[in-house]
Amino acid sequence: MASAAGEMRPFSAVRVNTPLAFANRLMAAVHAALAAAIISHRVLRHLSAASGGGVAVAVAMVLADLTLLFLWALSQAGLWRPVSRAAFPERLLAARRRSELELPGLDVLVVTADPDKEPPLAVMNTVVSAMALDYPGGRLGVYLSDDAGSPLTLLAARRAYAFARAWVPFCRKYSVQCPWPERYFAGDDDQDAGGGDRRGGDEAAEERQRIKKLYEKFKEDIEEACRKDKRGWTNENRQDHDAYVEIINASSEEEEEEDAEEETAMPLLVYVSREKRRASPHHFKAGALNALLRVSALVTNAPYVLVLDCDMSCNSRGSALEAMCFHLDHSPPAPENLAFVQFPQMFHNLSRNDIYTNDLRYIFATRWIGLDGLRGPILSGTGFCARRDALYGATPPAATSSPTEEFWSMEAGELARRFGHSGDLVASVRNLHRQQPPASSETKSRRRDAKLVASCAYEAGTGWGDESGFMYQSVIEDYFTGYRRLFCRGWTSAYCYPTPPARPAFLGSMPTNLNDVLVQNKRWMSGMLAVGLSTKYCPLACRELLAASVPQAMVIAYFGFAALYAFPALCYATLPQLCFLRGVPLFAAPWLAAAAFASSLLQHLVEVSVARRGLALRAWWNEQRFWMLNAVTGQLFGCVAAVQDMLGVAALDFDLTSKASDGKLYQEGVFDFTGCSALLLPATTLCVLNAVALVWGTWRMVAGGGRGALSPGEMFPQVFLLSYITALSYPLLEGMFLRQDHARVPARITALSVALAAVVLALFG
Ligand SMILES: O=c1ccn([C@@H]2O[C@H](COP(=O)(O)OP(=O)(O)O[C@H]3O[C@H](CO)[C@@H](O)[C@H](O)[C@H]3O)[C@@H](O)[C@H]2O)c(=O)[nH]1
Ligand SMILES: [Mn+2]
Repeated sequence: MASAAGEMRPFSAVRVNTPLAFANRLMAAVHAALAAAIISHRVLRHLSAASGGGVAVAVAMVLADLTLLFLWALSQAGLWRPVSRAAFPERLLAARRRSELELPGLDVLVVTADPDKEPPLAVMNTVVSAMALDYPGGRLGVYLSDDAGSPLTLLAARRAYAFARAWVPFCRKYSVQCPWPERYFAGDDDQDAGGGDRRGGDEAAEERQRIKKLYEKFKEDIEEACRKDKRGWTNENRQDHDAYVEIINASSEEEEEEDAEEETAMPLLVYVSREKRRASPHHFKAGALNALLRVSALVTNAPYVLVLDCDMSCNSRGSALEAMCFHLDHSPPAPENLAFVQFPQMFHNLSRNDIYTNDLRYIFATRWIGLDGLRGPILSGTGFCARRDALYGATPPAATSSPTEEFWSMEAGELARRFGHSGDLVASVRNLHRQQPPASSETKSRRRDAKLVASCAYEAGTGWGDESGFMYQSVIEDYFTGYRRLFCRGWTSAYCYPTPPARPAFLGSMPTNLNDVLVQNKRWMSGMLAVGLSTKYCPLACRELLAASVPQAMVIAYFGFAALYAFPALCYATLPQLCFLRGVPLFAAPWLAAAAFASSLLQHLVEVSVARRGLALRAWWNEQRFWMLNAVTGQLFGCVAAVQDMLGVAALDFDLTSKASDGKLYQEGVFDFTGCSALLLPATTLCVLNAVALVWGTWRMVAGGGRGALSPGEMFPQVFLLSYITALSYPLLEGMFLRQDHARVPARITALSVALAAVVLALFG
């Protein structure tokens, strides 16, 4: 193959976006100069002139500005070298037809944890969509981990397999583009019908009708089972149950298709529910994925795995082949030491006016593109296709002769220590890169070990979660595993970002009420801050990472510290307000402050507009607003949780997001405060404080009743800042005082906020 590789046309291409890189660097230089001027001005003038309480305020403001500057500087590295990539699956397939290469096996790992929050029908849509990927069926295995161990999910998985027996051949025969049945039948097949892709005319239409009926039956069955299941499987059961593994294809009545053609065979579907005991830590999603890695190693042992959250369905059948274009490309400019191909997280339930900035533009449409020009985007939990050996903890082939060698030549004792005492599992690790699938007799014996490797006790004393597999030290297993396991060891990644009108490869769902969004952010922020602040894992102190790429280390560190925005946000939400009430100016160089503010707004507007391919004022405003809100809620509580975790007071938890709400208000662009808890309290309190300070302080200033006899000119920056914050926080004010509907801010939160703001005003105002 090595000799053939030279003649093959590359399967992928990469292009640096030079004009954008130039513009980004220019804006960064301007902003850095302004920020430096403003901070030095504050230090020289303000700090030296202040006395008493003024010193504390000035010091706090300087620290706030320094924190902002620090985070901003880290984040700039992710704009340094934006690139775009393209994959050419037709070239890959042509090379395969010429027998120049073989497609490696691919195991799709899907995780679900709770049939109430993650409706089984949606989970099964994900499973079925993965089975329908455009990939030789004999080389594709789909593994579903059910952390609830729910009989309902198992039943649904069996039904899903039965439906897939019709759906998969249909997709193959008519080259359907959307492998996700619910979406296909909801009208996303228009492209197929209109684009001439659909062959066979009437026959196709008839076939489609037939499959649609099957789908409706499947859907009804599952919905019916869900209704019946209410209270059947208790929370107790979910947290305490045996391991169970079922290879769904083999258990069905019909004969096993061992001899079917590799191309046309049905992909394997395996249901795995790892053992759960109250006393054993289960390590959330990372634990589930590691169990799937082990079970799949025993059954198909594909050298590549595609990881999907249960709510992230395949939206394009082409993605598996696209990922392989990068993995199998050995001619430049293919990335070297590639551990995984990351697809962006995109979502099917976004509203046009995305008030919670659920599109995650900052990450997937901006920073990942920039990181791709360095050493690749950070592992993002779902929608990535990774080398199994890299996840197992191998070093890239550049360092050893080849990853296969590394495990091949490892002593049996060492392998057992790392991977546990299943002899079959150890053998599977050794044989990872021997392309031949195991003999069927061998496979049968291996399957027997499946329950063993899915048990609680299996990992005890092994390297799982530390030296091998997804890492356990952080609840944000994706970020941490990508950084420690892969980038630190010299692996890289590539970003497969579709440029419209290409179909998004995967589409997930985002929470649609404010509380869920904030809880999710709190989890991300606390998990990443715990990594940032840890003495052992801080990305800025990781020598291997710094040696490989300082800018990459900066972006990884940015996410590790992003929760710290809470501190400057708290300063800016209290000090200018209280000082304004007292008639104390905080921005002694108004023009400088205005210029720095304008430059930061402009930089943000450019980022959003580049990502959206056009002036995007509304998205910009939504991001400004949500950023401010999140800083004093998700990020603030993220800091608190991370500190509690560090002190050992309370361990970080993985609060599952609910995928079951309809999100009607979110779709209408109205804030949904239902279920908002104390998490929202700092935001509502600060917003009351700010509004009161603005009104009262202005009145004092205009009426001349202020204690400081200052000109409005000196106070102008503060008046502007307070007005800007009031405008941004309008939905909160409205939710507290103007709205009457059931989704307004809960009355007790409003009352508490007013009381707290009054106390602060009484003490310091
Ligand atoms: O104990 C657990 C907890 C979660 N999950 C699964 O993990 C996935 C992600 O959970 P979700 O509640 O949807 O979290 P999100 O915040 O939407 O997930 C984002 O953030 C996670 C890290 O916090 C990443 O792992 C995800 O890939 C990323 O999409 C879901 O499929 C869950 O079923 C488990 O299997 N077991
Ligand atoms: Mn999710």
